[in-house]
Amino acid sequence: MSVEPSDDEAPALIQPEDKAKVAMEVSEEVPQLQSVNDDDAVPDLVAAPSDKPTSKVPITIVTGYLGAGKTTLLNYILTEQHGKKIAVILNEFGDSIDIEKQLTVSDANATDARPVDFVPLANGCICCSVKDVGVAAIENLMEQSGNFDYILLETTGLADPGNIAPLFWLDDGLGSSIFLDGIVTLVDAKNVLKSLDEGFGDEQKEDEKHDHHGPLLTTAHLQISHADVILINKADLVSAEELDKVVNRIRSINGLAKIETTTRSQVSQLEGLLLDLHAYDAVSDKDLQFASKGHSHLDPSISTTTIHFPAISESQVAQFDEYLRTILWEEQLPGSFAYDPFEIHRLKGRVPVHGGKPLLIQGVRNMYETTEGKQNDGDEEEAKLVLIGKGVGQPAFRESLIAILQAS
Ligand SMILES: Nc1nc2c(ncn2[C@@H]2O[C@H](COP(=O)(O)OP(=O)(O)OP(=O)(O)O)[C@@H](O)[C@H]2O)c(=O)[nH]1
Repeated sequence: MSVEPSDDEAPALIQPEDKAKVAMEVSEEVPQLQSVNDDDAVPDLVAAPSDKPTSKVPITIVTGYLGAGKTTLLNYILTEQHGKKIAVILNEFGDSIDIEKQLTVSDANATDARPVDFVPLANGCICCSVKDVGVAAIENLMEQSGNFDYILLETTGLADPGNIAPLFWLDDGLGSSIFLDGIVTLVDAKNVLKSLDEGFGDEQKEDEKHDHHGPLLTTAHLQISHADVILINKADLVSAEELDKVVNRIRSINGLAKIETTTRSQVSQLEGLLLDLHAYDAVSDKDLQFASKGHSHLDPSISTTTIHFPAISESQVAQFDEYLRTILWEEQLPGSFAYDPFEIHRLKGRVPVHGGKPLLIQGVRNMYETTEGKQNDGDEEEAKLVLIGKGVGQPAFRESLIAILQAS
């Protein structure tokens, strides 16, 4: 959606009607995070589940390139009867309110009548527009408007979700009442391949197609690589073969995300696909299985790779954590291995520890968190670390990991 943001005026979005009064206690566990900024102290290696705060409101970030169908999706969610009281926050810029008029329940008179930030919607949801996407700004708005079960944040078409996600993920330490539930990216089936190829199109000069880190990343790459769910929308505008090609290319970039093809953003389900994804909760083996199946060579700049290695011992946990810190915080591989520069956007892992509980790892850019999973009955033998990013397919990633583990 595009609307000129205004400090004292609500966007003319939607006709307020009878508000449903739905209250749902959200009880969620958000683990302690480790950040590159915490240089003073090396944080605890593993967050104890019992330390986790509860009663936080989940936030789903909805992203997608210009015209991919974000407004259409939000419109769909807001008019469905899902029994949740959702606050929709538009992080907008731009000079056109035209797109807002596409909202099926819009009311052109609402702006004049109500100089407030939020516009109440028919099914108990509210809508507002903010320039500042910071956690404080959102919490402030939430305080003004009462309690909500859920927040949907629609970013601008040009946003890099990798910059926004850590605001909500890292915010645990700031006493936030919000937690990141997932990132949903919409892509336009008709145009996405062109968007992905913009960084290295035929019309560009050779030196414009690369920086010193290799092929350029486009906004489309960033939005796909950070996604937990990818909706390939406008399926009606392409043939079955074209759609297959799009799915394969996207799967090769992000082997972890759930992918669904849609027309007019009509998703098969809201729960588990858009709402209550729990994408930053515990990592299950099933979550990682997908990643091993992609054709990771299809995109020249970003890929998903899975490092398989043997379960570790208790005494190797510290080395494993050092490996994570080195690749994520220093953007280097430990040891003396030859490799090209790399950039990690997303990381998930499950590492069984002999005689202990498996380590579950989640990472976004240079932030990561490690929690303990439930101990399996048998002794699990294989560990998996899935990386999404630029240059992550280099064999040195595994070699370096094995070397650091063996040194302990
Ligand atoms: N043919 C077709 N058109 C669609 C589909 N989904 C959305 N549209 C149309 O595509 C246009 C853009 O959709 P929006 O939902 O406004 O896209 P957006 O991502 O919010 O756009 P921005 O706010 O500009 O970034 C609108 O005219 C929609 O009606 C679809 O599945 N098929």
